[in-house]
Amino acid sequence: MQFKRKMDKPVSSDGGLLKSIVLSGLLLLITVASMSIWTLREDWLATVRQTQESAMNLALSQSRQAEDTFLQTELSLRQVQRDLQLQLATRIQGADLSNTMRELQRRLPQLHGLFYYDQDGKWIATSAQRAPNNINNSDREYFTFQRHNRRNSVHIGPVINSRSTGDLVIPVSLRVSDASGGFKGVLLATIKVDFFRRFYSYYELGARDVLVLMLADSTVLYARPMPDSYIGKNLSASPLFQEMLAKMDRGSGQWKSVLDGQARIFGFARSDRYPIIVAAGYNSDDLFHVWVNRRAQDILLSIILLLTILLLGVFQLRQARSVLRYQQELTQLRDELHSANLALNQLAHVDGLTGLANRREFDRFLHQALAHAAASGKPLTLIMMDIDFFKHYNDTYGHIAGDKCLKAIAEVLASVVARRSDIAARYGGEEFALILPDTPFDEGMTIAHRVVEAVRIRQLAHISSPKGQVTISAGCATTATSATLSAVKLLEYADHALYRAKREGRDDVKGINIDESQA
Ligand SMILES: Nc1nc2c(ncn2[C@@H]2O[C@H](COP(=O)(O)OP(=O)(O)OP(=O)(O)O)[C@@H](O)[C@H]2O)c(=O)[nH]1
Repeated sequence: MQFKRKMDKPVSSDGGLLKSIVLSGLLLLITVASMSIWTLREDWLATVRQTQESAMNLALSQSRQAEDTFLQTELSLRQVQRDLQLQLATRIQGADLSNTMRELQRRLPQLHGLFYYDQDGKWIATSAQRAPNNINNSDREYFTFQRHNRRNSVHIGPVINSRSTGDLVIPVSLRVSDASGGFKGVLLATIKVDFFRRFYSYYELGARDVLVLMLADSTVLYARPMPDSYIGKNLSASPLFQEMLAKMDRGSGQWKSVLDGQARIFGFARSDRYPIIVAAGYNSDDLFHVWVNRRAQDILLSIILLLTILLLGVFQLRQARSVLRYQQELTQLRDELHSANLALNQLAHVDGLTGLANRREFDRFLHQALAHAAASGKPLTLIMMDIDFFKHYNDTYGHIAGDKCLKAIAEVLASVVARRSDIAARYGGEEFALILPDTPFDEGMTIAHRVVEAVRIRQLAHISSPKGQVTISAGCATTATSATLSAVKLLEYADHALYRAKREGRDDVKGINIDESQA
């Protein structure tokens, strides 16, 4: 039985293969995860950009709306101012002025009232049905402002409580001067804060989104959806006033609102005409939650994709592990079979006790050597050897000692065989043989004598032998070059010579040169 090795080395790259599977799996995971994160991040940034744009547009439109509201109010004041300045030259007609004021108030829904206070703060005319008695408005901020403001410009003041109705109102005032520029009182229009409250409520903003109308000095006029306690707050610490408005009149950005500390995406716009600013802010957390809900499907798909890759990777790793284990088992099995094959081969050709060629190998080799000798015409010598009185040896020393003796003789034989073409074999029992191809008779005889002598020199004790030590006898036969000879015939010749050596005293060599004997 002969097994062929397909691979000489066992698989050594198991670790490398597993490592490369793990590495490529990790690489794939990282790539897919990075792409998903990058896509989501880009989407979020685009959402933030869009929100900033919406916030800015909302702030801009609200600043325009506020501008229109104040412009309409200013025009009303200017009309009354014109009438008043005509009357200053003659006599002020309070009742007429009040009628004009009522007419103007009727036309403008934002107006809470129109008033004229003389240089001492006394009520002279009003759009209200009745002027309250004993109220003086010279202590108001707008009054003081206009008293000292020689310019004919509209002044928008911080929110105040109306003394006539108790409403929250935004005062818009204009100075009244006589021909020489002397102070002749203040014209006042009050705008209802409720007007902005109602107007801002039309917009569908989130509960935490804000829309703030402010004076340029950062005082809050109205903040949706904050309670009224926020009106009048100073927001100068806000990044809007600290950084943004210093650089531009309109824009957007993200910061924490000074109003309530919430992070928002803001848009803002400053009016070109009036000292007012509008800021619209979308709550960052709310926006993020809305965005996450909208992107939930994409996020879920990305997670599923990552998990699938992970599972496939683990599955592939396990598959590779079991294939490698199977391959290792096969390699091990192959090696075991190879060893068994070698052992069987050994058993088939080698004698188990002495390690010399066995009888089967002897027969095969002898036939081969004879065929070679016949083909080449070169001589072939066969030496048959037998241990003398070996039965007695066994009887004296036992079979185990007998085996040891056989091994010792085999060693002697092996040491004598010098050429690779020669073979030493155990023919059977205590009989040995040497087959010496291309060896003429004389040379064969010399070798036979050398073997007999070598055994003698070993001086293996044998008290049952006449010589007191182990000796062997040998019979040497050399083929005839003139004719082909069978193995049996050659064996007979060698056996016969051995028999003669035994008969004539043992511890000796007898031989026959078949060429000569046939001549
Ligand atoms: N220990 C041992 N003895 C063996 C083995 N093979 C054969 N023998 C013994 O070798 C002995 C051969 O004896 P015989 O053929 O009578 O020859 P002999 O005693 O050597 O006498 P001569 O050959 O005439 O010198 C027998 O007693 C066998 O049992 C073996 O493998 N081991």
